[in-house]
Amino acid sequence: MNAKQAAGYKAAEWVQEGMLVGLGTGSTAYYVIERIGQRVAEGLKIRAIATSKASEELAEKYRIPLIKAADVSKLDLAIDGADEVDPALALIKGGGGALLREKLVAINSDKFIVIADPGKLVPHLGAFKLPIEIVPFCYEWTLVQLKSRYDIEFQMRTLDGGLYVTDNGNYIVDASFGVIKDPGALDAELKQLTGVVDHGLFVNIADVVVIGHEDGTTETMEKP
Ligand SMILES: O=C[C@H](O)[C@H](O)[C@H](O)COP(=O)(O)O
Repeated sequence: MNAKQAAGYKAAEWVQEGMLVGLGTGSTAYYVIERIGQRVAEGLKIRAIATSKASEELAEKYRIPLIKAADVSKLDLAIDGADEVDPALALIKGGGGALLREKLVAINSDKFIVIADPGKLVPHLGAFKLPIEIVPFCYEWTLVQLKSRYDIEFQMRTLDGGLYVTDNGNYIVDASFGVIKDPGALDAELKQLTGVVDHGLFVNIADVVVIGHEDGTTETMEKP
């Protein structure tokens, strides 16, 4: 058992019979999907929405029944990883590019559980580059807008020699804020910029954080 698996397996215990569950994305969320899949194979009946094409494929592999948003009005529970977690349970997410679907699923769930290893815990968000999802149309102008507002480095995310494209057909700019003193204020500011679809700051969204350790133990942080 490694730390990510410990966190993922522990969080999977929150999943109860009949629940509608949001499945996160990434190397930690992998384990929660794996464990839920094992429980489904043992007879657990749930339905789920995945936050990325990769997680959808994984859920299908484990025969976890998937539904569309149109089928339900909200979810009971979403479980997902994070790139950084601060003491107030504000997060940076989107290292894997899935931030928009992840945020949509998290805010439409009664409970949002974050799973992480201890390396994700930080006193202040911002050492991890903040992913900002922007529309491809005139994205160069959006980049200029961002650069004119914040005197920091912005990097268009790339993949295989081209610009990285999200599951939603958008681009990602990674922003080197260093220390984000007021995540709530930055969250609101970025959302106001035309061209920005969303960003990886999750403020006041997480209810619980499950931290896994290499020895297989876990600890839980609740929203203060
Ligand atoms: O876009 C990706 C997600 O926000 C991930 O949950 C996040 O990057 C953490 O991924 P991992 O568990 O692989 O570190």
